[in-house]
Amino acid sequence: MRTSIATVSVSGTLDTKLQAIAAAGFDGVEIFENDLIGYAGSPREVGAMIRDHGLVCTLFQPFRDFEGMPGDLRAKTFDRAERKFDIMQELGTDLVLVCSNVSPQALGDRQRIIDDFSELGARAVSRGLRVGYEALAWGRHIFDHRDAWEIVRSVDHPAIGLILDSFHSLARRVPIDSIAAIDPAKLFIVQVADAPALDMDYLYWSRHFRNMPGQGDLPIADYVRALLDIGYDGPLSLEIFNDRFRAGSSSGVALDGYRSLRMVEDEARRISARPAAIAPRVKIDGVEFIEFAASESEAPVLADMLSAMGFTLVGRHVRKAVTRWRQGAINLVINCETEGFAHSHDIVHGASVCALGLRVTDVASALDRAGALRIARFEQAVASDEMQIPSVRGVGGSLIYFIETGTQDAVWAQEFVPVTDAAQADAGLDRIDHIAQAMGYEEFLSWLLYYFALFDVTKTPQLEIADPLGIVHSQAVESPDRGFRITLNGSAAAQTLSSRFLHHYMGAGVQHIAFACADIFATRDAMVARGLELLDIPANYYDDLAARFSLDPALVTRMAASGILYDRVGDQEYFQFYSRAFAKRFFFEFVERRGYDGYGAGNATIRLAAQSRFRDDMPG
Ligand SMILES: O=C(O)c1ccc(O)c(O)c1
Ligand SMILES: [Mg+2]
Repeated sequence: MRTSIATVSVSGTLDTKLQAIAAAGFDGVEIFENDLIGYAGSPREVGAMIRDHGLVCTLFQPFRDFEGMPGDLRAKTFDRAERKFDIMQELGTDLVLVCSNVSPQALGDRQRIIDDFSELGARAVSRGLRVGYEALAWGRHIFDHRDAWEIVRSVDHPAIGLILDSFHSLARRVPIDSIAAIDPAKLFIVQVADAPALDMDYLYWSRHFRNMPGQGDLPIADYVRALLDIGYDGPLSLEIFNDRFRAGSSSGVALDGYRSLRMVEDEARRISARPAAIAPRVKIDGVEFIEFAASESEAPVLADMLSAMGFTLVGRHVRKAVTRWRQGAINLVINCETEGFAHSHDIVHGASVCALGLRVTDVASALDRAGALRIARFEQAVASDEMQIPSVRGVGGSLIYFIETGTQDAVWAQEFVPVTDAAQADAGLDRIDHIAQAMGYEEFLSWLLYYFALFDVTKTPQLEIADPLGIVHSQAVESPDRGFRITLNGSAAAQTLSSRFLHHYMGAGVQHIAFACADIFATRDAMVARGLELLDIPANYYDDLAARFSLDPALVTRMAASGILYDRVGDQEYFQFYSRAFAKRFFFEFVERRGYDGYGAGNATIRLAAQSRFRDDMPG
């Protein structure tokens, strides 16, 4: 399907918007009237600029409060329409959007509305123009696309058609199957927008919280499926009003928009058993390794911390200053090279996670999908006998490596010389449970889309977690078997842990890694015995815990003595404890799941309060 986007969806002035939209790969652009009015160039110049960028102007919008105006307001409304038609001709577009009237003066009389559109159709056709009618969810009389379609059908004029907007339809829960009744020849354009499920006034919800398909909770793919089913072949045009996007990067938001359209069209084709548009979502079989970049001075400190956590040095890279640490099914890599990607990462951030290695079923297909979604590949020079493990860019410029499932042992064997001495007893860690990333509030939805569009994952609902100094938004993406779980964390408040991380770390990245074990008390004791420093949890927490869950007092006492946190849903239990942070940059979490599928969100507030004691400007 052809792609289009409304100028209101991205930040900047009209010229920078057009540039970002063209660079992202869109075929067309809707000119939002305010962007034109505020621009210091004539509509003719804007039209030329659009075409110079290789774009088509798909729509001029909106024309408000048109139909059903009483008395002499009616004549004025038609005069206004003629002025819009002048602008359209200068811009070089033949389509204008009339959104349903919200004026308290508007008459709801059907025949009047039909007559108004018949006259507008006659005026438009004489100038070679077309008019599309959109039902706003908060329209005074017309707020359901089925009613707008009935009016368009009754007007029965070649210059009068319908415009659908997924937000208005889906916010009001208008059944998607109602699209089947629409004649595709009279569906002039379709606008798409997703949104989080919020119980909110339609207008406020629409103007501030819309987001890209895949970032919200509306069934956009099924909506697009219904469009394919009626044979609609016009553009899919994003129209996103979102406070964060207005504050974000125009090129980043435009690229996300393009990505979201590619993803949603593909998904719609799959659910309707049509040939796929792009390679399928990447199935993740697990996290094969996590790689840390570290300088020569920080690497031994990190190695000591891993040792205290029960990891053993099991391999050294055949020629590089890279070591492999192992425990259970977990592989950690410390990269101390003094050139190349990891080194650059270390220079910017200090010792921290620079890459994730994921086992996937089909690497070629994964790279195809990443390419179709315009996710950047990464390659660096390797020696002639060294493997080039394919990778793409991820959060904060980090990398995601793809390793074909089944080849991982061969990769380790080829790249690493085993270290066999000095194996210590482990601390009972089995596997990576989840990886938490911190990111700017404005980029949160971008990374959510990145994971959701590229991988076979589902999203959990977004949570708001109270840090002592502000709210942190948190949401997880999870593979079906939970072998891959990432939590995304972003905060608009400057002093939350999440925001301090960004500032201190110079960008987005891995803030903590959680490892799973089968006996949390044994694991905790083993780590403490080896000198791992843990985060202290206040006694008040345990008093409250005992009251909330009516737990065995002996268990509560034991948890309190160990700094272990607890959560329960039904009879599913979760135990967790935390390390102190490494160089205030990242920390580790250790969890035992007894059937529990969440992240102990209620405990995050306690953890953030405990960690805030170690803020730079706080004593201790
Ligand atoms: O919020 C609005 O007014 C508005 C205007 C034009 C549209 O296409 C729309 O969906 C909403
Ligand atoms: Mg709209």
